[in-house]
Amino acid sequence: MTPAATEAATDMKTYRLGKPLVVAIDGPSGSGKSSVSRETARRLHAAYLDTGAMYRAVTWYCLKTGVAMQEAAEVEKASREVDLQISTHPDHEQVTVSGTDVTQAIREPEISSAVSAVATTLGARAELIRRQQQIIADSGRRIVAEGRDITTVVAPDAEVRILLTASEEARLRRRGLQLGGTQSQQDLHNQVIGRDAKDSTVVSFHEAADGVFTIDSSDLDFEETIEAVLAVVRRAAH
Ligand SMILES: Nc1ncnc2c1ncn2[C@@H]1O[C@H](COP(=O)(O)OP(=O)(O)O)[C@@H](O)[C@H]1O
Ligand SMILES: Nc1ccn([C@H]2C[C@H](O)[C@@H](COP(=O)(O)OP(=O)(O)O)O2)c(=O)n1
Repeated sequence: MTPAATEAATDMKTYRLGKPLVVAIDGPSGSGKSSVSRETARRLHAAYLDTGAMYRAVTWYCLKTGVAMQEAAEVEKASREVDLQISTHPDHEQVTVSGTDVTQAIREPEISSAVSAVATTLGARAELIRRQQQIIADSGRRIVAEGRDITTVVAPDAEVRILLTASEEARLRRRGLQLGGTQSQQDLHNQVIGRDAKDSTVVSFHEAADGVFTIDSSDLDFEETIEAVLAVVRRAAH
């Protein structure tokens, strides 16, 4: 950790512990939300919520139980009945559905291709937003939560609100590397740019809402991005 990042983390530990600190981070696919939010949570001694994993878990459940994904009422019903648990410890990534560990399964391309059907079903969104708000409350409001609508809908009252962006080229490159170079350019494009296009019909995550701080990570490495986030947190804490 660089001296600046250490300083920010120490600030947070010493005089902000016990006070509410919700850090809301939104952004498009591949911008670095999950990895940056998880590491930020570690450094702030905060919980971490990956809301995208919840949309993925509902998708897994729909595919597993044969829900007709084009039927909004069925998808909404599934989102209400699913027994979904998600770890909020930044060092323990675990998602279960009815006790089955789906942590890896929800990252499969089959889920990435189908997840927009859940994300664009407004009734399912309402149910997942309700659950996310409960998880944030249960954390004692010391949490880094990331997704597409956290700064605007799930936690518009968060102490820190950030839109994490990156150029299309950077996002495609990062996702390609993350998937080990196994995907064709066309598949990558569909998974990153195509999915964002579908999702942005119901939620806006390309432009920062009023009061939301934009961090463009296109030319920042991972550590520099964490430092940029911690700098915003530190400013908000003073
Ligand atoms: N600033 C950055 N510079 C380089 N690589 C990054 C940066 N931020 C994230 N990454 C990498 O990009 C990939 C995608 O990040 P991820 O957190 O999964 O994005 P998102 O959750 O927004 O889809 C990961 O392999 C991550 O380590
Ligand atoms: N708060 C959220 C979080 C995710 N979603 C949607 C958008 C995505 O298509 C899926 C999966 O999100 P996820 O963050 O895992 O997506 P990435 O693969 O990291 O780009 O869920 C959403 O609509 N609202």
